[in-house]
Amino acid sequence: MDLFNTDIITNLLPGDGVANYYGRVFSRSESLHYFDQLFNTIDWKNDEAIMFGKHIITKRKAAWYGDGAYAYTYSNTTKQAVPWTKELAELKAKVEKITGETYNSCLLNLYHNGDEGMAYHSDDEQTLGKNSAIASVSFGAERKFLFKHKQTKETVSVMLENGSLLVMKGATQTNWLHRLPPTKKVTSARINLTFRTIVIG
Ligand SMILES: O=C(O)CCC(=O)C(=O)O
Ligand SMILES: [Fe+2]
Repeated sequence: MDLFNTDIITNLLPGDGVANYYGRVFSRSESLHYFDQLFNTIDWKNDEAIMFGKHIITKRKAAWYGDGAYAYTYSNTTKQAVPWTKELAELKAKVEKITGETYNSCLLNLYHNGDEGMAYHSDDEQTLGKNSAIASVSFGAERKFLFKHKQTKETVSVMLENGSLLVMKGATQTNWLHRLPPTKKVTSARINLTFRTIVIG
């Protein structure tokens, strides 16, 4: 396994958190392989949420995997984690090795095209270990990812490349929001994986 790019990791944020962008840590052929495998083997479901009292079903699909039968609640819906697939276990091991952190769960999102995105939020739920690292891996279409500081409203933008790794840690979720804006420019699919640490009890 080749740990390229480790010498040029940069914190994208000017302060109040750490968002390390490692660039492409998977080769083009590895990325293609994982995209296909995940697309075909993950138990993708349209996400459901309650917003403004309305029951919403998102176009984007999601899935949640983990070490145990963790229950995870966000946007008023609760998900039960299912055991790692072969590819997810491989990806988790690789990401743990590169980042020097451990993770016990993974939220996956499938965006069929640029019409689908994710609104500004921070991943600061109680069930996530405070200031624990979140490792975000992207396969497929390259998409823009934006941070916005909660107080100053400063924004920081990064293109998440096919096969890339972004790690958010420290005070990032406390001080910054992030989103995946919809775009007319992207007509193909993207899969994003966020490896997380859920604390129990
Ligand atoms: O698709 C992405 O890059 C972001 C996903 C995200 O922010 C999340 O799942 O919490
Ligand atoms: Fe997020």
